[in-house]
Amino acid sequence: MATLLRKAARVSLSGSLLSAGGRPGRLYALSYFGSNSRNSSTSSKVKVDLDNSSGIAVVKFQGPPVNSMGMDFLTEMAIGLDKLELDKNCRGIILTSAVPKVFSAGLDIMDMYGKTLEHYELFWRSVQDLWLKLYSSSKIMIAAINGASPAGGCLMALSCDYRILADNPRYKIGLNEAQLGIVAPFWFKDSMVNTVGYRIAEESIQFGVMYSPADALKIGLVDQVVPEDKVLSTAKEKMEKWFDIPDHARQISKSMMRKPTIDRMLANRETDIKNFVGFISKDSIQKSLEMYMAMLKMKKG
Ligand SMILES: CCCCC/C=C\C/C=C\C=C\CC(=O)SCCNC(=O)CCNC(=O)[C@H](O)C(C)(C)COP(=O)(O)OP(=O)(O)OC[C@H]1O[C@@H](n2cnc3c(N)ncnc32)[C@H](O)[C@@H]1OP(=O)(O)O
Repeated sequence: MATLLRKAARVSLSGSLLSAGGRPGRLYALSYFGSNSRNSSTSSKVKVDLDNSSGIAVVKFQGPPVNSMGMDFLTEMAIGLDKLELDKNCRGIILTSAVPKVFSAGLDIMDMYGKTLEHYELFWRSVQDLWLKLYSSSKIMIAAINGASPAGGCLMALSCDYRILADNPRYKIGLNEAQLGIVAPFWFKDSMVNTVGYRIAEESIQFGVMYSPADALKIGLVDQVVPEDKVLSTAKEKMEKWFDIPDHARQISKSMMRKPTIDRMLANRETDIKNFVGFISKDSIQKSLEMYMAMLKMKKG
């Protein structure tokens, strides 16, 4: 019976939940995925390794020093996710980091500082695009969080179906935007509310709280805390459990849960870009970012 279910589960709905929702999908070349048992692709910031026999793809961030989400990272992630979304051999995706101690430092602050309005617009569209791909993926997404995960790093984890965090008190996670003098946009907030509930999100976002693994587990921001050397293996074990559920049933259930949040973002996408560009280009906000970057550098010296 289990084997039968697994076979049935292999018949997956094509495309992300976005295209399953009736929106036009986009087609991308599948150049690097052949019929070998393992397909790897490495670009400068992201490594994708799909094991065809298990159906698990590991997407590793490899942009030292802190895997910040700049234009290169956003573009490479978008291409990698599009390819995996279209690959029938892939049933689940694990996000993790190849950089010691950091999952992702979130959006690259240098992409939000001292740039043109056109740059801010393009950058924000790319950030939205990545979130849409992650949040609406038809695949099972597990975050194997093996380092610090502030702001955009936390958002990537929140977009997954399951979160495993390494048990190291230095690996804090949260939407800390308020601490930088910026504001978590509504879809960051929605992702947090959908995970931890309204009351906790309200406090968490206003204070920009960064949670220790123990506290993140307590509020449900992560689902499991495990020793650092077990993060990836636990993610793979967990994925096998998710694989027991037939894909079509899981995908439709996922879509049912996430569609209102995705639709809200799509309906407000252009306004959100306008708000971001207007907000980030203000002198006072630019000053806050400058001071924050200086503070990060001072902390080192
Ligand atoms: C009303 C309308 C509202 C509309 C919406 C408006 C606005 C929304 C706007 C934006 C939303 C943004 C979300 C984000 O993601 S903002 C990014 C937030 N990120 C952080 O705060 C993380 C900051 N970094 C850290 O805390 C630490 O670096 C970290 C714990 C990740 C790692 O610590 P470690 O000690 O290992 O490394 P460091 O020495 O601190 O850093 C090394 C190196 O990297 C630089 N750096 C760190 N983070 C970033 C970053 N996010 N972007 C760019 N660069 C970063 C750091 O300055 C060091 O550089 P250098 O000194 O070696 O040159």
